[in-house]
Amino acid sequence: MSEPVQEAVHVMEAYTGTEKGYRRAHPRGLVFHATFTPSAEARALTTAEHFQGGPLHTLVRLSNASGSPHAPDRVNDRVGKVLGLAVRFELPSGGHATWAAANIPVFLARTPEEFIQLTTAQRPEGPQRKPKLLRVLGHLVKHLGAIRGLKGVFALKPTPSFAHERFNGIHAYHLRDAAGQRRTIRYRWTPRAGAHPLSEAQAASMPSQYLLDEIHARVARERVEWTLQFQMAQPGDPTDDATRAWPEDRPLVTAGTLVLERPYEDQRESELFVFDPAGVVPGIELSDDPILHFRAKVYRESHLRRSHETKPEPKPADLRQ
Ligand code: HEM
Repeated sequence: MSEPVQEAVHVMEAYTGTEKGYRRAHPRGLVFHATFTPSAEARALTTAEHFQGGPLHTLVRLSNASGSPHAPDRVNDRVGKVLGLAVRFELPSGGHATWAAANIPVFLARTPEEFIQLTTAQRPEGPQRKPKLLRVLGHLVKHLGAIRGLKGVFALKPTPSFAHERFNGIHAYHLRDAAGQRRTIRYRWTPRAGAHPLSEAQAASMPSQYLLDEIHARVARERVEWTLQFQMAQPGDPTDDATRAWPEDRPLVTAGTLVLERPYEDQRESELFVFDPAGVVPGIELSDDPILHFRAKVYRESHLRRSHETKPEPKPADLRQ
């Protein structure tokens, strides 16, 4: 088998409809200037620079996870799409810290190998360009984590807006406080506007792609905000398995607020940013989750490839000021 990083990007390119010059996942998105304000509770838990002071300039990219930039914003009128919220905290000392979260509760593979196998099993075939059901089922019976992950994906409802979605970091991270004490968390961005899924009839009335236009218009008209919450682990909660949620009774600490301010001036330039989920700074440490470590390498490879390719001229919807 070739190096898993190359192989993962290869199967994504081959089977998920990716296009030259675009991200190999989450290709359609919009970047905003935003403000992150950490809470006092978060400052007590971590020495990380972006949790120490007042409001911090942050960049946020909202995206549709589908491999193709032309994919619709819902699977059908009853099922929504996997969406992403990625952040880049601009650190006062220079440089930045990055995270990337999605609106699914758990991931669908525990290891890089499982991800490659599942993506390969889902490859579209035949005149209808559909995956072979038996092949996917064959993978699922051997990988219960994939069943948990897919359940979360199919439970997604079409949404009227990114502003109504909760985005989960999914992986475990360790926070280090000033006394050197370590606590394990998972983070989530909870929408201030709450969840408001579209009814089937409402979804049917929406165009195929609408979410980027909607959030662009909403930010011009009202405050769009998420609360950052840390879910605190208890002994025994898995840190190396992104397919397993922690029990919902774990305490949630309010760690800050994120407010979208305005679209980034140059969306073409922002297309070159990488939002690495492992882009942490001292005060935050990576857990032993193999998918977290793998993502860092895959995102670099995707960036390397897309930044050396010519992207087709963007449509107006892809390139707003
Ligand atoms: C084996 C696991 C995974 C692989 C191979 C993978 C692969 C990728 C790739 C290739 C990109 C494009 C990177 C770029 O060109 O900059 C991407 C973007 C993204 N992924 Fe993943 N991903 C994985 C797991 C996850 C998980 C678990 C989450 C959610 C917690 C997630 C959320 C995102 C988001 C939000 C983006 C868009 C980042 C941006 O806006 O630039 N991914 N992923």
